[in-house]
Amino acid sequence: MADSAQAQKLVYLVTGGCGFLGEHVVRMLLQQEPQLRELRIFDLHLGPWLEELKTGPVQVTAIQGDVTQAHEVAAAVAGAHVVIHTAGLVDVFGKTSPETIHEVNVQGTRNVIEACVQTGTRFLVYTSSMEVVGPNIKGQPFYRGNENTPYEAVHRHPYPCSKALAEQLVLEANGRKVLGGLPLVTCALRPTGIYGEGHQIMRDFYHQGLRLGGRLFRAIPASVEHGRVYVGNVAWMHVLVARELEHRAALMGGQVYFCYDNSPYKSYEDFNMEFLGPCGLRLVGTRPLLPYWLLLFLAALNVLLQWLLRPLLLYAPLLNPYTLAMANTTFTVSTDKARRHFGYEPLFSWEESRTRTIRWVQAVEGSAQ
Ligand SMILES: NC(=O)C1=CN([C@@H]2O[C@H](COP(=O)(O)OP(=O)(O)OC[C@H]3O[C@@H](n4cnc5c(N)ncnc54)[C@H](O)[C@@H]3O)[C@@H](O)[C@H]2O)C=CC1
Ligand SMILES: C[C@H](CCCC(C)(C)O)[C@H]1CC[C@H]2[C@@H]3[C@H](O)CC4=CC(=O)CC[C@]4(C)[C@H]3CC[C@]12C
Repeated sequence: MADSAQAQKLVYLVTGGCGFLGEHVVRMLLQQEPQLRELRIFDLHLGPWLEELKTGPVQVTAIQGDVTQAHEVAAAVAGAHVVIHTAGLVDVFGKTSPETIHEVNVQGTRNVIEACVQTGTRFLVYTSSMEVVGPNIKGQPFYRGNENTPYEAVHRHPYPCSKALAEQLVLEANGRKVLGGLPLVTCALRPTGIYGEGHQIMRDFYHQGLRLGGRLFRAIPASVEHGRVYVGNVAWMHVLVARELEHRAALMGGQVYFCYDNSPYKSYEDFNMEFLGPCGLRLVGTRPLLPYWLLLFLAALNVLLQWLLRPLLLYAPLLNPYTLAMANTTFTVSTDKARRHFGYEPLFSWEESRTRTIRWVQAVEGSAQ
């Protein structure tokens, strides 16, 4: 008893802890981090599920706050040993303005870094994205690449631009002296497209399929591979990095790691069918039903409609030139850097990740009826 009380000494802060990934990180920390004494969850919108966590042995502190407000961030960071910064605006559909995306993703990250420096927190884990690398605006393939694969990372869309700037800030902050004189140790994790329980876009595709009589229509050639990773494994990587940063600061500080697991390489649509198929949906066509030029035209039309309708309503369909380019460009990673640097092995096999995700989609189906 005394031993476990002594071992429980660490205070962690998870920003964006009520988001899709953030919730998995929070639950994973509570299950897998025996040294945890207090877990602070900082988010603009706090979820009701947090209540159930408050009865466990770890003190769970829910903080409703905004990363763009430096004083709120500093108050939440003060006294934390580790910050896992997952909060961000994930918008590739034009729902929010580029300025707001920049403010949350870049200024928010700057506030987190400054809060660490001012309050003496030494370890910062940042959730970056594969989008920091690509696909680029030229649509060049990145085929089974790793952290050192040369690639022309050129972006125009506000989301990848903001993630790239924020990642750069985090990596440059590695080694800065924090209050007390010790160096800040930072690193960035770059998930590919995350899937799993709570994935909003998967839910959207499922509902779209139901509306279309149980069918989805192939839009992207099956040969275009899109990297995907299970949310539980992404969360597990965050937990491991947070734990190991202190012991392997020289090796891990200032590094980037792709998040990967054993999920198969497939096209975006074929991959989704691994879950939606067992839930009764069918992907129609072995080839795209519409020619690419027509899809591009429809995507451009959606942009125009979004602009025209803006004064009346928010029109933000899944198809736009950016999402089309994303889905239509091969981008897959093959790396073992996380294993070499901090002993990462996926916690969930592909079969388990698939089963869990299917069960979740089925539960979504149940709750929709
Ligand atoms: N979903 C994906 O496929 C991928 C996501 N990522 C990154 O992972 C992180 C988490 O993404 P998701 O969980 O998918 O998104 P999400 O939208 O589900 O979660 C983001 C969380 O951040 C919170 N948040 C947003 N603005 C905030 C603000 N101003 N102050 C405080 N909290 C704020 C939201 O309330 C939400 O709970 C993001 O940084 C994203 O860029 C990276 C690669 C892939
Ligand atoms: C919504 C896209 C698929 C629509 C294709 C259509 C309209 C032809 O049916 C998604 C295709 C690729 C996705 C993105 C990708 O997985 C990488 C991402 C990383 C992030 O950091 C955030 C999410 C996302 C941008 C993800 C968003 C949805 C897609 C564009």
